[in-house]
Amino acid sequence: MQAIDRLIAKIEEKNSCVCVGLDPRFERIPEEVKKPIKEKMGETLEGLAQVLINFNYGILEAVEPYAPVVKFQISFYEQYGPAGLKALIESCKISREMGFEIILDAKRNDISSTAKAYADGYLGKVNLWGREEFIYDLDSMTVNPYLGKDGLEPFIEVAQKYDKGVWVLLKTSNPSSGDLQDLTLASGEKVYERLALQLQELGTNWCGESGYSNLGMVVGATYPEAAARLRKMLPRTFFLIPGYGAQGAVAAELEHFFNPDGLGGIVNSSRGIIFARKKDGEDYKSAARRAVLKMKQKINTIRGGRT
Ligand SMILES: O=C(O)c1cc(=O)[nH]c(=O)n1[C@@H]1O[C@H](COP(=O)(O)O)[C@@H](O)[C@H]1O
Repeated sequence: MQAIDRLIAKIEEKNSCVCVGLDPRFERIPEEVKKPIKEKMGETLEGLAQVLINFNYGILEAVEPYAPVVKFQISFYEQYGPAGLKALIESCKISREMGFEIILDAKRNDISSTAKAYADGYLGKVNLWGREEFIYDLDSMTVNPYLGKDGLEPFIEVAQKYDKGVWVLLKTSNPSSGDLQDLTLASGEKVYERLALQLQELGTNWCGESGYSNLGMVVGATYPEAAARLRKMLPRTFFLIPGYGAQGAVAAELEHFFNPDGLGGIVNSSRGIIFARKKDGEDYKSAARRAVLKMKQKINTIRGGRT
């Protein structure tokens, strides 16, 4: 099954389009997770990596009923070198076993020959002494389009070969995303609008049975007006929508990100779920479960009237 159809099947199964961002910050991970590992492994890098795995496992168990998909931001792992990347790979493995769709948020790109190496490494297989093997077990990854089409094509080719997907940054959620992305071209279009059409062309012949393209695009929840325009321009494109919660976006602003079929987007929240505010006596897992359920319900009320 193609990546976009697998994602939609999971969304339908859980009646939820919430994506939980597993972006762990070591200093915010509760003592109850750290203590037993510190006692066993000491204050080592390997111990720290084990803390990330155990914390992620707790979150995954907590959110499993309500979230079809998880997203790992690679920086929170890569910063710890090989031990961190091992924790990422192990966390992906656990997510796979628990049935989540998995996005790697690596925002990679380069000139085409180097982009191919990234694509092989994350989405495809690498050559290990003559054997072709996967290193990561993912469903899709984020990529940066600002090197142009030849930088994107290797990701698309490798993703097509292995039934994976890509999410291309289109209109990002950060405060200064408009510095470049909102500039008006001589044609009267904004940069992100022109990019949207170029990406749509790249993704048209790559649709699943659902009719949605495996080339998704990232549109920040913090820019609902841009999303309303983009939604009309790109009816067959799924949006990955970050910016909910910690960055200030709320469910009521997300209405125009979705199509009338109630599909067309997954909404990510990282800090808002994994570090959800705890009620008295509550542990981090129940706080995360409460937060994800609330987010699911709020978003369902605005996408095609689902609850
Ligand atoms: O590609 C992304 O996921 C992404 C794009 C974007 O425009 N804005 C954005 O916040 N993100 C990612 O989405 C997550 C947002 O995290 P929270 O603000 O904690 O919910 C982080 O992993 C960001 O790197």
